[in-house]
Amino acid sequence: MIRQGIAIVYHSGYGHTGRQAEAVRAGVEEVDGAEAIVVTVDRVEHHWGDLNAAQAIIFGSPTYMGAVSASFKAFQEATSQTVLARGYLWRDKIAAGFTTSGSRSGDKLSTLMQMVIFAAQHGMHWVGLDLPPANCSSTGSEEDMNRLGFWLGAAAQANTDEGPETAPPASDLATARHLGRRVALTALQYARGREANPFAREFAANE
Ligand SMILES: Cc1cc2nc3c(=O)[nH]c(=O)nc-3n(C[C@H](O)[C@H](O)[C@H](O)COP(=O)(O)O)c2cc1C
Repeated sequence: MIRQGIAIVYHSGYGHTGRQAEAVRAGVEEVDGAEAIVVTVDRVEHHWGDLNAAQAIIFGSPTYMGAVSASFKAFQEATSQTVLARGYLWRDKIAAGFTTSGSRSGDKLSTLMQMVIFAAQHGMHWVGLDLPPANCSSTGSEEDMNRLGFWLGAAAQANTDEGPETAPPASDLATARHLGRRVALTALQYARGREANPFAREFAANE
């Protein structure tokens, strides 16, 4: 069986995005043949090899001032030297992302878009969220998965007066779990396609 490493690399200042990262990990681990590797950006210097070896990398950051956090941005900038300059090492990996903020919108879309551009700069393939519209009708509720209505990635909202033991709520964690499972399934599908496709093998041999 092909085993696929799915790396989750994230920053969390106060633990809320960390809860989301754990939910993403749980979703990855639901898929036979997928293994999750969770790395925080402050320890990334010990894990470049794990990220380079992964089939997929899922990025996570809180939304601070309508953008990724400074710590996450420092990680992004470090990849210019450690990944791009060493031979475009993340080209053709699967990518996805998640973010938490205090407000329901909180300008999280900006954070996810920064991650999409970052993935594109690395030649990665972005995977969004395949959940239908939720919490947008008289029968919808805050308990719905994707209650915040994002599709570029998994979004969560954490009340600013609650710690990570109670925020974000279960619906947002279920959304994050769904993303982890989806990325793991996509990575497996991609790996099997590459195995089966002689042109893909030829392409890999020429890299
Ligand atoms: C410096 C700073 C900037 C923030 N900016 C935003 C923001 O732009 N939008 C928002 O909704 N919440 C904002 N927040 C709230 C955080 O997104 C929220 O507390 C989140 O849960 C923090 O995640 P963490 O615990 O993983 O760090 C900000 C918090 C901080 C500390």
